[in-house]
Amino acid sequence: MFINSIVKTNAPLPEQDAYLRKIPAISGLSRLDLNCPVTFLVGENGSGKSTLLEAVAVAFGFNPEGGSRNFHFSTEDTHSALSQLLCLYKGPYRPKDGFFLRAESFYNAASEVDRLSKNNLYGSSPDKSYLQNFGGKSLHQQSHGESFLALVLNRFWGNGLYLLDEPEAALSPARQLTLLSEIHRLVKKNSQLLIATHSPILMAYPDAEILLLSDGPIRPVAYEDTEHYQITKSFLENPQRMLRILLEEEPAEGAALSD
Ligand SMILES: Nc1ncnc2c1ncn2[C@@H]1O[C@H](COP(=O)(O)OP(=O)(O)OP(=O)(O)O)[C@@H](O)[C@H]1O
Repeated sequence: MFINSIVKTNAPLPEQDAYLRKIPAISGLSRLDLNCPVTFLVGENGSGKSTLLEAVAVAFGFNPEGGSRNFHFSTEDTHSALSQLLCLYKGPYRPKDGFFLRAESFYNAASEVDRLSKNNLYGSSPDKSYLQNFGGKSLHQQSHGESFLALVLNRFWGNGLYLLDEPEAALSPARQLTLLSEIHRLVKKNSQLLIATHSPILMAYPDAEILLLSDGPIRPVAYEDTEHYQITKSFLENPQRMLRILLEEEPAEGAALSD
């Protein structure tokens, strides 16, 4: 484990970040222990998952817009000052690899990959160029999902710390299953992953703790108790019933909602 605990100090927030006080999971945060190789951050839209993940990433030395720790590009300075309030309790070993992957600024990270490959900053041998780490072609020349997966398959080497913000965003259900096995590959190679997700497929990974951000302090939750699992399950078990309720149609005469 590269990060064992996340501790928030009581230092005041700058005025432009006053909104953080209104996010219960952030304002109620004092200490969060990471107990498993994989930790999922789950919760409703706006519950603070990205805010927390970004702050952990910045506190660990990643670029706020994503990338490895060698990425230093900046298109817009929008990250909060929460990272300055966080103290990360680290394990005895430093990661040999790492990546902060965020769906919302993936385009900019892909541009940075192009720039670095053209500048050849890391040197290249005749048979393995920098772009080879990303599937051999520009991430901009691949679809959103293809480029996401190319990154994970080719660039995530293991022994690393991987912070992923909604990695499922571009992935089909089949590719989410591929990502699940990639998560397992990385865990077997002594990696730690912190993943903000809405995917009931990803959060089923067994060697994981699911942390729920809701209206109080962040707390662990069982997989089957997540809304993601329950809503998806009840929808797929009987889509017609859910659709009748949602679309407010009168049930057909004689048909009970429970059928
Ligand atoms: N710069 C900002 N100024 C004001 N409010 C902000 C700012 N950035 C984020 N917020 C608010 O902070 C809250 C948490 O946002 P965050 O992106 O962390 O949520 P999230 O849990 O990742 O949501 P989602 O699941 O939709 O990605 C939201 O209500 C959002 O509107």
